Amino acid sequence: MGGAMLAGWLAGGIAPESFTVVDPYLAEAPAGVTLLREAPADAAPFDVVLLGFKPQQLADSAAPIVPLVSEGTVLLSVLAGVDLETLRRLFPAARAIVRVMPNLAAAMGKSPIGLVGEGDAASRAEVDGLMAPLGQAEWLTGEDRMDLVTALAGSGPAFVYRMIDALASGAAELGLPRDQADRLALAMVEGAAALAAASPNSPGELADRVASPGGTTRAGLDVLDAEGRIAALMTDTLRAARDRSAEMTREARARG
Ligand SMILES: NC(=O)C1=CN([C@@H]2O[C@H](COP(=O)(O)OP(=O)(O)OC[C@H]3O[C@@H](n4cnc5c(N)ncnc54)[C@H](OP(=O)(O)O)[C@@H]3O)[C@@H](O)[C@H]2O)C=CC1
Ligand SMILES: O=C(O)[C@@H]1CCC=N1
Repeated sequence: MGGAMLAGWLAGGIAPESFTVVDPYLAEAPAGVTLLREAPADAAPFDVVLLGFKPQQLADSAAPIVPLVSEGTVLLSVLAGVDLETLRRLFPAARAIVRVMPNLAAAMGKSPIGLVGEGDAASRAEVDGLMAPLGQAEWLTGEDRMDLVTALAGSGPAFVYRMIDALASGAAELGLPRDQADRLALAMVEGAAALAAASPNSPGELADRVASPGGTTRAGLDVLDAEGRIAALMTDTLRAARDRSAEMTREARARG
């Protein structure tokens, strides 16, 4: 995820020389970006620090980063299920701490981004500026919404990929060559999403506009909608992801 954000920032025109990546294993960083195997022991604090490792690595990985976070530092965290209280306990000096929930489309400047955090208006404006090249950022009204936004904005692409795959699998099952089904399903979803993004109509309205009375689409929609199937499936999917995020938050707190 950190690599996707870096790609988005570089594509947005931020100078590669302004980034330092700390990663013990990464083979190569983009040209101009400093790559370190471990956090520098003697470096001055950074203006912005982004935590991008796995939540389970927090306890081990935080210690060497602490000296790089001072009263002038904005700390950003994409770690799912690690709350502000836990981050503040680990990084007491930070000027502001903001949880950021993007997805991999940040690399293309197309990510939805949930934001929640502490900090003054200037810090928030700074974070808004940093997020601008990555996609559409929205501040949440409370941290209690972050678990659900993690499910929707963070995990969401996987759910959509599963649906694209299921559409192609279904078409293959019904007789199309699989490679052709894959191409058509992907092109269809790409066009449908672009159209919906540009349309004044909601996706719900657009679905009805595609459906000619008595036609093929209505026949298909009737299957999706029977007994609220698609709505229940999506709600259950998001609930499971949201609840796992809440569980991870409890686990992270317990680890300290
Ligand atoms: N994947 C996604 O779509 C999203 C992920 N997130 C969050 O992003 C974070 C990373 O997830 P994801 O990108 O999937 O995981 P990855 O394993 O792909 O990325 C983790 C990165 O951290 C590096 N790393 C491992 N150990 C350390 C360490 N001790 N110090 C510094 N860096 C280290 C890894 O190196 P290496 O790869 O070389 O092992 C890797 O580059 C998680 O906290 C997740 O919750 C949030 C939103 C969406
Ligand atoms: O699966 C995960 O836990 C991370 C958070 C959101 C997307 N990937």
